[in-house]
Amino acid sequence: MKARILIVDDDPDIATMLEDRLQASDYGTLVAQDGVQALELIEQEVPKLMLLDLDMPRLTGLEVLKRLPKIRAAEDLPVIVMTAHGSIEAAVEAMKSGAYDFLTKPLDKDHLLLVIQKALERDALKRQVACLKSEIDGRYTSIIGTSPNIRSVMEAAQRAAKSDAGVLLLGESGTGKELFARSIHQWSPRRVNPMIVINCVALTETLLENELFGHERGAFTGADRLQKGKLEMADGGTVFLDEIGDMPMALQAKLLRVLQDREFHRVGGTRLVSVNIRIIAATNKDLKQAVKNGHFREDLYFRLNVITLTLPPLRDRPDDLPLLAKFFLNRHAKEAKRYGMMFHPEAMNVMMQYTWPGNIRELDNVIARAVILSPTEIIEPDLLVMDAAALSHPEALTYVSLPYHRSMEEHSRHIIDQALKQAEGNQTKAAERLRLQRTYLARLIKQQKLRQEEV
Ligand SMILES: Nc1ncnc2c1ncn2[C@@H]1O[C@H](COP(=O)(O)OP(=O)(O)OP(=O)(O)O)[C@@H](O)[C@H]1O
Repeated sequence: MKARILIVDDDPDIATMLEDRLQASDYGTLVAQDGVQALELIEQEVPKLMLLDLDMPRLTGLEVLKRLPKIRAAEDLPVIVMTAHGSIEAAVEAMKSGAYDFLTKPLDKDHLLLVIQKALERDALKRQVACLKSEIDGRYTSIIGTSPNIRSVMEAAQRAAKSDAGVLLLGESGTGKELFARSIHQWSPRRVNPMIVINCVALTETLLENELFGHERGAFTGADRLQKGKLEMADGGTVFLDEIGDMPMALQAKLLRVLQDREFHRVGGTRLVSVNIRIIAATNKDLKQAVKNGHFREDLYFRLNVITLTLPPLRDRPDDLPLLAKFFLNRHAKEAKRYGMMFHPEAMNVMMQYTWPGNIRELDNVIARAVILSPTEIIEPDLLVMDAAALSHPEALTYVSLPYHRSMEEHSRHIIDQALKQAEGNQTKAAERLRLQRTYLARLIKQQKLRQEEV
């Protein structure tokens, strides 16, 4: 059976005819003879859709429509109203009161089924969007961290969210710049409109221009219809320009004009398009230096960084590491449906010793992988695959008690890496330093490579 539909009509012949038609198309049906009965039925069980006659005794269709939002579970119930031929005004009134569509009597069977199908499809899409949105919002607004340096950035970001000023987010890769951009959007009055992300590094200059400004029909070969750009799509909302330091100079000039005038031309267009957008930009480059070197326009730099927020690297906020690690462990364990997972105390120790060059993204990935690979609920240190060269103290390898064999392998790799570095990559010289046969060293290196590939 498809969805259950509530038919509300005081004319028993019409109600029966509708019941037959809907049941023949595999819909479930409920029937109410007037508005009062309809509301009673909805209180008990909300149907998927309501076919509502407007002209009824006791409570008119219009009054039913107006009372629906008071029944919480029925707030979004799609309603198709039915009116007598010629009473278009009543239908318009009903649409204003939230009806999805209207049908005029006598009802056409095919049209009836089509309108119902469309209404149900739209309702399903609305639910899906709401569901995805809440998932994304939840994912992006949980900023974890209690250390003073992240707290102060968070407070500044919350203050910035209230204004429309440009925000420049600085910080190493993986420190949470995009997360902060999304959070600022969520905390701002613009949250009801979209936040659109544009990655300035991923595209060629022409593609990026097209992506930002869109194009008019016929702007270039293949442009067979008008295409809105991302700046236009974000109207009323926020544009997040990621990796702004990589934006080509020619586009920097065009972007500056948009920021000054809030207007632009689509590619190949003559009409001016106005937009109301807030810009948040991010980079892990030193923009000031880029300005000095002539790679970034100074005027654009000043426009963008009305408020600058610098995100600290993870190694500068070690107190947050256990919190973040547990947060990611819970998230990945939940996704993998593995409950009750925890870190072995030594695993936490190993994580505390590491300097996390890839910051929070790296921590997230390391934990995601460990959750998948861990044979038990306890995550052992040897499942945390990290770059030994980035342990805060290389000598830490002697006291972070990895399992014996893994520990020895790490020592061996570290020693060989060091010797190769000192010998500038020359294996013969490195072998001499290590007092090993060159062929034996070559074999060790090969074995290590193989083992790394296995991991
Ligand atoms: N404070 C935090 N709390 C929880 N998760 C975080 C935090 N900071 C970052 N993350 C998560 O770490 C990952 C990387 O963050 P994000 O993509 O925002 O970093 P980024 O600085 O924009 O990186 P890049 O410069 O490489 O684009 C994301 O999954 C993000 O949700």
